[in-house]
Amino acid sequence: MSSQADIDQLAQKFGIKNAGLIKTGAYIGGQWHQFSDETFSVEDPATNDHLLKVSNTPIRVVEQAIRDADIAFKEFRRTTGRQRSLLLRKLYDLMIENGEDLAKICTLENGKPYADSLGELRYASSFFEWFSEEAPRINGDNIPSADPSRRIITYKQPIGPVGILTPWNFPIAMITRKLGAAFAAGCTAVIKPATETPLSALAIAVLIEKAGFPKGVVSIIPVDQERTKTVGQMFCESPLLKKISFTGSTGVGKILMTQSASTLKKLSFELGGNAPFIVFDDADVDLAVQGAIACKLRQSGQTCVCANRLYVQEGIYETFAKKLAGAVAQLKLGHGLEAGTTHGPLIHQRAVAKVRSHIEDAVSKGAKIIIGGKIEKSLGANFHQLTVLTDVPLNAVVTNEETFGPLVPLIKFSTEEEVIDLANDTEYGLAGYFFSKDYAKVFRVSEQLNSGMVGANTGAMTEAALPFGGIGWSGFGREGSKYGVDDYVILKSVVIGNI
Ligand SMILES: NC(=O)c1ccc[n+]([C@@H]2O[C@H](COP(=O)([O-])OP(=O)(O)OC[C@H]3O[C@@H](n4cnc5c(N)ncnc54)[C@H](O)[C@@H]3O)[C@@H](O)[C@H]2O)c1
Ligand SMILES: O=CCCC(=O)O
Repeated sequence: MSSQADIDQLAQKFGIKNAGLIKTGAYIGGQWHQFSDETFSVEDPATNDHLLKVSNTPIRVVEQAIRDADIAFKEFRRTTGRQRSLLLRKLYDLMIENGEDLAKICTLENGKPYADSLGELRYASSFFEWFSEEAPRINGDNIPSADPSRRIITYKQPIGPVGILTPWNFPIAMITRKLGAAFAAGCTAVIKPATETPLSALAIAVLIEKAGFPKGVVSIIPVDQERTKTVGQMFCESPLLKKISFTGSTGVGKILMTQSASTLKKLSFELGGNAPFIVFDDADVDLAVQGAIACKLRQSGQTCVCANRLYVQEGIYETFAKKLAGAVAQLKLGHGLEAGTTHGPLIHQRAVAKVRSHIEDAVSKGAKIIIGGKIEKSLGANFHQLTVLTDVPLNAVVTNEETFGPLVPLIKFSTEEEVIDLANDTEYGLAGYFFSKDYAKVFRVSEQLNSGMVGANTGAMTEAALPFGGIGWSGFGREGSKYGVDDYVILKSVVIGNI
């Protein structure tokens, strides 16, 4: 594991003022644990430089963290919503206070531009603020019975200790969106962050400790790729954890669902997508171009709600393609901490390879590259140029497989009916987008798109108030919003008879 001197050096090099936020051990039962004989390396995806060595939490310690969550739950479930609200509010304030440092840590291990990391930090913090407001308002009902001598009342009680598995693309927000709701409900949690981005997660643990959360209420256990599989299985099969919340790929979601069968665990999954983005002839083209960039190229295309396939109506196709390529030409690839960078690297070589394969497949079937198309070797192996393809045929792989990278494939369509069929021709259903100035069409199309979320005349939907989640192979459960807590409570009915 890295020494304090390594940590201080890193903080100094990148201007991180509060070096105390940088931790390389596991946070379990309210204490920091270092495992110096078992570590893994965290790297800057822009340079592939080694940043720090982080403890690869041993399995026996993960078991301890689960037991701690179970023990802590017995007390934490008895706290009032108002008490939990105050803790969450304090945590929100600490996140904002340490925002610049947290954003730098995020950029270093994830690669996204610093401005995007600051945006993520504000977004991530907003879940603690939101759920601090929800916590005191988790109440059941008083339901009139058909029998006048009876009363039916319901309680919303915390489901129990929760296992949380988060991805690398939003290393702060994917934790806070789950943890905020879990805390508000009165649940305890064990969190396994993505191997690529444990430092952001551990920095949140520092603030959880500072905010005064009771010991054992949350544990954060970094593990390497290999141990990730074991921990995923342990979470699913543990009789002590009562729920799993996972954000990541559909493939892993299916594995976790199978593994959870033995414990019939409650699951919330936010998985892959294949979002359609439709531009109708009557759209405001400039707005649609802005929306496409905000949506498809957000974090170089590595966002679960990114558009994957862009359908542009024939009357506007050439104009849209030209304007989009012009706008993309203004964007700047670079290291996330460099001034002026609008887009950073991809997370790893597998991600680059997927973008390459989607481009090569589409081009071999007749698509044309109008901008980009190559790996930007001058910047490093993980940088792929922002790429726009025209004349993408309907049999291109990109039309039914998520790229998760900076590839914008433009597909031509003729009629509303045709494009709705194309858009819905997928097992996935996380997000869908379209642009039109016709408000009758806005209602018609938003009601017909098969997805959990629809953006009409906008490419950026997300905020704490939005019920976030998908259908089909994109998962189930809703995060954020007034519904977010529902995934962390059980609804108990009590019937009082003979009144
Ligand atoms: N929904 C999202 O926000 C999101 C985020 C990241 C990745 N992805 C999806 O993943 C694909 C590529 O990313 P990747 O290569 O990192 O994907 P991946 O499926 O290998 O990993 C996704 C996440 O799952 C975790 N994971 C992997 N195997 C696991 C297991 N057996 N048990 C428990 N957790 C496990 C990883 O730690 C990682 O955080 C993308 O194409 C995209 O579809 C989605
Ligand atoms: O990638 C997943 C989360 C994206 C978002 O919340 O906007």
